[in-house]
Amino acid sequence: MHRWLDIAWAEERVEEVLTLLAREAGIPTRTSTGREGAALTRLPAGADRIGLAADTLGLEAESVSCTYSEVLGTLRRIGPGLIRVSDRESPRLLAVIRCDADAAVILTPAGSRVRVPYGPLVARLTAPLEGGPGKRVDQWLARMQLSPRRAVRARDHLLRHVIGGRRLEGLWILRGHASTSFLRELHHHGASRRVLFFSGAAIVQILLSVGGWILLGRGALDGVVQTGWLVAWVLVVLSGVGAQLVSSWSAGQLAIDIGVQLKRRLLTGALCIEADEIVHRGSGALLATVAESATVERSGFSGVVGTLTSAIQLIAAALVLSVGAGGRPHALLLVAFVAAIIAGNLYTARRRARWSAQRFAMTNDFVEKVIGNRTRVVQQAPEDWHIEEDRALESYMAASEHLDHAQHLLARLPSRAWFGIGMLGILPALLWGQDDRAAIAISVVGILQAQGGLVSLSGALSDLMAALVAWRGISPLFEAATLADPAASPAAVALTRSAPVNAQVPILEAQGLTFSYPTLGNATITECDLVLRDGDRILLEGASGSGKSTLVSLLSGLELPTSGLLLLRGFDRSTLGGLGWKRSVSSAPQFHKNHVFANTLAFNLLMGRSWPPAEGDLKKAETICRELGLGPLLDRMPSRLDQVVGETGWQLSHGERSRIFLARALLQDAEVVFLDETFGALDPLTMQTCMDCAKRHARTLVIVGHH
Ligand SMILES: Nc1ncnc2c1ncn2[C@@H]1O[C@H](COP(=O)(O)OP(=O)(O)OP(=O)(O)O)[C@@H](O)[C@H]1O
Repeated sequence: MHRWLDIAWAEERVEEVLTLLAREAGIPTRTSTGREGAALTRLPAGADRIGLAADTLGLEAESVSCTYSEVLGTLRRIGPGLIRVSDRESPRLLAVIRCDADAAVILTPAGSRVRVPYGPLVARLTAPLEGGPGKRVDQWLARMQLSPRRAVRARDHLLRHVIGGRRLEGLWILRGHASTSFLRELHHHGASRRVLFFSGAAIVQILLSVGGWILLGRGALDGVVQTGWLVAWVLVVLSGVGAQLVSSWSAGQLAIDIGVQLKRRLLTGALCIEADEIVHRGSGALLATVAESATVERSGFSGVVGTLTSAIQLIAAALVLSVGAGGRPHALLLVAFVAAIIAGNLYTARRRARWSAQRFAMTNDFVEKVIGNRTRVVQQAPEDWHIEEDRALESYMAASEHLDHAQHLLARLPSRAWFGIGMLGILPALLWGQDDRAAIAISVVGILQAQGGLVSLSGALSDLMAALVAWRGISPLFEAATLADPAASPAAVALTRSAPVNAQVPILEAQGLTFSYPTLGNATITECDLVLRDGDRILLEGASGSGKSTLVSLLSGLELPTSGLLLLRGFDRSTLGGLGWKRSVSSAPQFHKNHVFANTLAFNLLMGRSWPPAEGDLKKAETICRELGLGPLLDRMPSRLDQVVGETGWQLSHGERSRIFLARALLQDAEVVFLDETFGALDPLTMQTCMDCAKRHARTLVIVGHH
């Protein structure tokens, strides 16, 4: 048995471990500067050292947690990744290269690889969770005098029952950053291997199918059916079934891999879209985009796989035809049919694009109307509610019918026409040619193969075109992922997070800050100079529309200044990275720009912190809620912090919502907190309570109010 301390890495060496693991897994990294590396060793306790080290290297270390019952399943999907094995005093990390069926392969600090079976690894990780119940179960089992095997099973079952819900933290899955090349990421996940596997199996399947037809055809044309030939034919057909199973299985695996990577990329892209752009495009259009992503995933994959398979099938058929009775002209005829099918699909793709655009517009319109339904009910006569919708629907139905008709023709006509015309191609050989039955048999096999190929090509191309049209809709989301900002400098983040409280040192400093909205002619903020120091309590007042919220957006890192200098503890935004900046500055945007998500109250309060939440975070959330006067609300909610709130959940009043927004901002543990007209909906007494709470919990506080 290995000694854990010998095979685990000191946490200070996290950057080295991540680099080696990434190299083992073939994930590209960027080189960090010496300053960044040194800063990682100086991070304050509690800092997300692993996340920051991963950021530095351009990697993503996803922190995962699981319940006691899920430990084994979670471990199996860690590789490459990290597991924290020691207690908090001397944290150590196991560097997992990969997880095999029975053991995890670990990279040791000595550079060797060792296999650690899951049994001891799970026992080591779950030991801190077992505590008292674990000891009691052990004592009870000792009295039962069971055989060792049964005792292990009984222990496992009992503990799952008693402490199955306790959570284990300290596991990380390592992967390339979402902004890295999509194809490279797919290759890293073994997609190229699966493509080769799938294509190989498809080729074997087609060869076996051609072989089977030739065996059968020869026998039939010779008029002699020998048992040997029949047995050979049965064997060939059975092998073909095997090859088809292998090719379908690898295609299925490939579909899962691509789907996972695509969703991950789109999700990253969705989170990278600027808030203003979402407003500009409309939430309905974004909803339509999300719906369109399902078409890309479903049709894109079947389209590519189908096109590949039918291409292989058609090439094989063309080769067979060229050696058959019709010769090369017969093969050329097939090429002409393929060209006609491609042209037909390109033509329908244009119709599909128009049809798709109509659906996008309708979804956008529909969502806007759902959002504004209350206004419509009050302001519009009932008979006018659906006039425009009916018109749009009628036009959409007409476009759908045209598209369906074109697709139906494309799917049926070419393959049927091919069969007729293809058979005519061997007519001369049958009527006047030499009596070469084998050549005729080969041609018949080729015609049947080609017909199958043309049917699947029509279907596959139709899927492919559907996916391409849908792709045009979702590509902005896909591309937005490249804007993900992995480059927070840990040196800077470490310094901003660990700086001692010093009223002389500016936290935020702006010089000549200027900002213009692209849609407005004049600058909203012009040549603004500002210094915020530790412990400042500032009230920012101004007339409506004077630019207070815009200034807060700039200072809290939501907008980038058009010109001027903005520093957080001496670092600019590009050094700290967007995430690094937001770790230090939190804000509660104005009520109409803030949101209660349809999720639990805990989720709404602890957004921006690690999730699922740690026990301490939940306690702090409850304390702040009670300090803000939300205690009675919490007590009324049957599930307390786990109560689902939002549009479809527990309904909150205006004042309760604004206090949740305030609690959310205070719970970010940021150095500076901006509150933008947060107290507007509160009565004077509650407002005083909330103000006192904000002053207690925010190191530096800026409150925006009206004159
Ligand atoms: N996303 C945006 N795109 C374009 N213009 C904007 C945007 N947000 C605000 N503006 C414009 O910028 C100006 C300043 O707006 P801002 O919301 O910063 O003012 P404010 O002082 O916070 O106003 P109020 O006190 O009424 O909330 C306004 O004229 C507004 O129309």
